[in-house]
Amino acid sequence: MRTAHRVEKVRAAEAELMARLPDGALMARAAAGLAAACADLLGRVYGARVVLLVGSGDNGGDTLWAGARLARRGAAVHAVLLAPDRAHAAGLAAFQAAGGRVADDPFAVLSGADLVLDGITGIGGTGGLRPAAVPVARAARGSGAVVVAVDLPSGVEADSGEVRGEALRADATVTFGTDKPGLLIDPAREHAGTVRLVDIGLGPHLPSVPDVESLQHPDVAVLLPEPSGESDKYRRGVVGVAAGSARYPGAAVLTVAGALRGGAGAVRYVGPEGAAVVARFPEALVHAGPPVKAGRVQAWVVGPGLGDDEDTVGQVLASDVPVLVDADGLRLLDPDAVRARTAPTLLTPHAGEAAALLGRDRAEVEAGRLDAVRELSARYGATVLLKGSTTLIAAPDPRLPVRADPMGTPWLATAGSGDVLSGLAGSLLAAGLPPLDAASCAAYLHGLAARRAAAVSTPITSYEVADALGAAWRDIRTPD
Ligand SMILES: NC(=O)C1=CN([C@@H]2O[C@H](COP(=O)(O)OP(=O)(O)OC[C@H]3O[C@@H](n4cnc5c(N)ncnc54)[C@H](OP(=O)(O)O)[C@@H]3O)[C@@H](O)[C@H]2O)[C@@H](O)CC1
Ligand SMILES: [K+]
Repeated sequence: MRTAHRVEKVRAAEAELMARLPDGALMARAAAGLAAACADLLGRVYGARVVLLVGSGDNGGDTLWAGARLARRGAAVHAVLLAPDRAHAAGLAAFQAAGGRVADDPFAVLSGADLVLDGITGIGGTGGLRPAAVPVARAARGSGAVVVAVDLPSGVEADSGEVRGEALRADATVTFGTDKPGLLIDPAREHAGTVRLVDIGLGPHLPSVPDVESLQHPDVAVLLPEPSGESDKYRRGVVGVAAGSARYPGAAVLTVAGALRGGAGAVRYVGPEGAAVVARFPEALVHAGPPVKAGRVQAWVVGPGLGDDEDTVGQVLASDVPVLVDADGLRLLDPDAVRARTAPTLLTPHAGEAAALLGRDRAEVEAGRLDAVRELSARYGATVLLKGSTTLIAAPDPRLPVRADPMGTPWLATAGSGDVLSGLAGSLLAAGLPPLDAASCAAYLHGLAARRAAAVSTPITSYEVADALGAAWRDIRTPD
């Protein structure tokens, strides 16, 4: 599990820890970890050309101390001081004493660099890069050097992952003590490259429940349901799928395709497209009547391609089993009926649907996705999976961390991919997973399946994603 804490919590933990340590000890730990990571990336430190971009705060301090270590190991290190009068004094003195030099012309040193360290801003920065830093950050990117962000790529918002102006793009980020939410959430995540965490002893002083977390393979492996010797199809759960219409028959097929690969023992399709479903999936149970007459299920998926069938949404929401609402279902749902439910509800909007549910602009939701997913889940008393370049999942209990899915790929932006995800997540609900786990495991498997499909051929279709789900399960169960 990767876990991330907001800046205020990092600062509180830092203050507690600093009170027990000699002055400068924490920065020394950070700089040592940073220099070691740089040495790894360089392979050979002696003779390497390293450029430090140094801002006015402690982020610049870490960078200067790490630069001093690299200079002592024989690297030629130049520092570009973006605020020369305010550069970290002790760090600058140590850097110069180790043989590091302050650059007169940033562009000249950058053009020959092997490695650039971005220490312009860390957790104290806000509002994108300031104008003086923009051409320097661009030159670093264009230099061909490996660019390493110190703690965070400068210019991104640590707490939300927003990028409000220009931000530096790094190949790797070396972060201290804990991940920051922005390192797990796009667009900031994309600027960070590969993230390496340096332990500086902050762990025991941080709250045990993080603000944001990301599942990794072993976490998903533990959560996924495993059939046992005593399982039969009913014990493994039956998922009901109320999806598709004469206008959108494919949505019925794709939702069932996802549901069949989600761990439930059986899939019961309810709606007008039973013939199309059985033609593709003879193993599906089908029922042409309304959901209330369909027989017992352990969870429902309602909405993909449903058209204007409000009645079906109302019947499903009135049931006493977990319900996933997607697509047209989100447009047709009665908010009071969702809030009145006693069994869990999982809503799976994209940004446009989330905006409609919140009564906000789509752009507003896209700019502040972490806020939007929390707000939606609180307002509806439901677990919410907000789809996007980083899919976010929030439970209605605000004490639980928001999960950021690490597996998404741009190839998933294709018609019908949401239908497959809904079926998959609904099936995991029917198999007994709590909604937060069902949603985050589904997003993870869906992303992994898309990556597998894309490794065979691109562009990928939603049907291919559904087909690759079995292999994705196997990857998770048998790590190499
Ligand atoms: N906390 C910890 O546990 C540990 C923290 N450590 C390290 O300290 C870092 C935090 O240091 P920090 O607090 O000094 O802030 P930091 O990020 O260097 O920058 C703030 C300065 O930048 C300025 N500024 C603001 N926005 C800007 C912008 N857009 N573009 C340009 N400038 C901008 C603003 O100055 P202003 O000009 O607004 O007066 C402000 O003074 C942290 O990320 C980590 O690296 C480690 O050493 C060990 C443990
Ligand atoms: K930085």
